[in-house]
Amino acid sequence: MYHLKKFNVTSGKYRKLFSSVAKVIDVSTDDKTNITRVYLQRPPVNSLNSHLLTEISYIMDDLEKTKCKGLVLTSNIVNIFSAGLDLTEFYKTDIQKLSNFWTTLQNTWLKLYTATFPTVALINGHSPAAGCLLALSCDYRIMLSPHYTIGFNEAKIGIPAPFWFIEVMQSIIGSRKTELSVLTGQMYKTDEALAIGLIDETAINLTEAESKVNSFFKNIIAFPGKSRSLMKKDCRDHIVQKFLLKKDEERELVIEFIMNPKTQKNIELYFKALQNKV
Ligand SMILES: CC/C=C\C/C=C\CCC/C=C/CC(=O)SCCNC(=O)CCNC(=O)[C@H](O)C(C)(C)COP(=O)(O)OP(=O)(O)OC[C@H]1O[C@@H](n2cnc3c(N)ncnc32)[C@H](O)[C@@H]1OP(=O)(O)O
Repeated sequence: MYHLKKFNVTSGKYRKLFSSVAKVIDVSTDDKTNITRVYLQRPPVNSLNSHLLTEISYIMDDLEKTKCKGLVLTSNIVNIFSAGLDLTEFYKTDIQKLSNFWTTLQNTWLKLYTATFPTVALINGHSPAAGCLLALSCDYRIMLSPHYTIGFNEAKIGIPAPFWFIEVMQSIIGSRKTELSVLTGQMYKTDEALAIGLIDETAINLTEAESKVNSFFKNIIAFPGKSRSLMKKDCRDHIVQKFLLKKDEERELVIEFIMNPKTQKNIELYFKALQNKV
């Protein structure tokens, strides 16, 4: 259950806006700029389960209502931005739970991708699969170097990345690079991600990253009217419209694929490999 609390618990730069019972997210807003920082903090690896996705979804609703001037999406978990979808949502589940989970993912993604305010991903850790999607769905990406990785690794698990994951990546790095990337399940180090355009800037530490985040907002914050958000809509609308058209059909395909015993076996093996890695 998510609660919106507008209280000034901090006397410093940021005021706390939101709190949630499980605290899988921390949110703070700069009083002067009305730019909000959203910190994912679901141990151990910020994997996206129904609860975390629902929290993100509520926050997106609230930020739209409160006329937010900008969102910085980042992580409070050391070395991890997000490990992508929580694979336990796929494993030994039932059709209704899976259907609810997928619908939550679809709706939450749509809110992030179509946010009317500017969004920046400050990628301060590994970002595979849906973690990468979260970052790609923001307007701008700044990633800490050199140790972290980002990309769509779904091929390695034996589950295809959905078409809208692929189309978002295509819109950023182009068709050929996307095809190479998803078919090989490639994870890119920070500098490689920069070289192919998957991210926009790198930073050697958090201080430099924050300074780059501030420069990004400084450049655009004074733009008059709604022209920026109208153009963002135009840039993304072809993906959004296709997504809306195929959303229900896709959910059924996902359920069929995930519930298949062969897929269940692949997920089980992948989990074991994760747990046994040296
Ligand atoms: C029409 C279409 C038809 C069909 C399509 C069907 C389905 C579509 C769905 C496809 C979309 C998928 C998107 C996804 O996001 S899938 C998830 C992919 N994510 C991963 O592969 C990440 C795997 N994790 C890692 O690589 C590492 O954990 C990571 C680099 C993030 C962190 O490494 P670190 O060494 O710091 O931690 P670990 O020891 O590996 O992990 C700690 C514990 O966390 C568990 N873990 C890790 N990732 C996940 C996860 N994604 N879900 C659940 N649990 C996860 C890991 O097992 C460890 O657990 P314990 O051993 O401590 O119990």
